[in-house]
Amino acid sequence: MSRVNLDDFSDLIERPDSGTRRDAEERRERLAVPPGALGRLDELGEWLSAAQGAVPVRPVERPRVVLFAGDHGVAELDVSGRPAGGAHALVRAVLDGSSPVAVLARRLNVPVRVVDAGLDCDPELLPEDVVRHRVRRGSGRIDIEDALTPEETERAVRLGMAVADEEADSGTDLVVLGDLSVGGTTPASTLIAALCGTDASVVTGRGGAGIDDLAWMRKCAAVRDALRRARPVLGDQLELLAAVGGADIAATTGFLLQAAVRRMPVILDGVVSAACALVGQRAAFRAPDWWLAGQLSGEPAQAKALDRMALNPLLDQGVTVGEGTGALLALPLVQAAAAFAAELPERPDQPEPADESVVRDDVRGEGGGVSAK
Ligand SMILES: O=C(O)c1ccc[n+]([C@@H]2O[C@H](COP(=O)([O-])O)[C@@H](O)[C@H]2O)c1
Ligand SMILES: Cc1cc2nc[nH]c2cc1C
Repeated sequence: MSRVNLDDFSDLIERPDSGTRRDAEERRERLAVPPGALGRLDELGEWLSAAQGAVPVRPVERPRVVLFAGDHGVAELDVSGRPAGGAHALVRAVLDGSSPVAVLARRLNVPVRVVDAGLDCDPELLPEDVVRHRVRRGSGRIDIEDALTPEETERAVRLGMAVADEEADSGTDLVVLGDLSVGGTTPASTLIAALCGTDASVVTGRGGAGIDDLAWMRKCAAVRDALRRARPVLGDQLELLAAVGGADIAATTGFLLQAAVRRMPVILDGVVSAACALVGQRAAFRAPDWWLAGQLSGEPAQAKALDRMALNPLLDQGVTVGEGTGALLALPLVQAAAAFAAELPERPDQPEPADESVVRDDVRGEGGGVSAK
């Protein structure tokens, strides 16, 4: 099997179709609803149109939540607020329908797929179709060691690519992307700080379970130490993912890049998907054109990464629970934008057709309709 080189994605990823985008804009200009009256939903509909290469835009009918799951060795440092190695419990709650994303997905009638990239639990605890892709049991403690070996990194990226291909092949028309982990915000913050050239204290947030000040300081120190390990490999995205990423993070990055190759639009969730997207942008600068930022979560690193990619989040709800929840909250907006763009009627032609009897009836108020008698 040939080696994965993330830089190859640069040639494989095209921009969404600019001609289609112009056609969509022209169609919008012909609608009876005045320009600007639909706010940002106009550009959202036009973006989707360009991604689909279709005017009028097609409804989003087969969306799917895709979640990559993993445990992170840094959680041993007590930087998470959740027990190290405990991400399988989060996965269980998604599968049994009791987690936030599961509740919302049920309401919106969107299927959820969970892929174990690197959980640290006995595989027997979870269904075979979830665990069968696992690359390794937990990722390394990035403050002192690599998260993954080069081979594991490549396997994880390929796993993500394969999942993107499966989704595209099975007709998924939009992916709501998320992650499930314990400790994942530490490598995500490290990747973002490394790629944006900032300090640990600038990117480090309170994570998923809301850590106290002492835990925040431990997390800052872990990001600082991991950043030292990241800097020498900044020029090579695979080495960077191996040094300070993780199995779920490498898989998510592979997924995002291959989704862009397959022209499948993706809504990003919080800081972890933003970090993977930023790595993806380094490999292929056009890739972010295929992504939407669902929600501003409040993690400082996420805001920084989205800014770098010029992605403007649709919502600002401060949801930090992860697991794709913030992205899924934004799906109805995307669906609304698509419905407006496709279903609102065009203005009647201006000027009025030269049917003088109709005009005169209207003037006399005898043409039916609503004119005053
Ligand atoms: O959406 C976010 O920005 C976000 C912020 C903090 C935490 N999370 C979620 O919380 C989990 C990891 O948090 P932590 O504190 O263990 O690193 C993982 O499942 C993330 O998706 C998500
Ligand atoms: C307008 C717009 C531009 C984008 N660029 C990348 N993702 C995007 C999403 C939207 C909605």
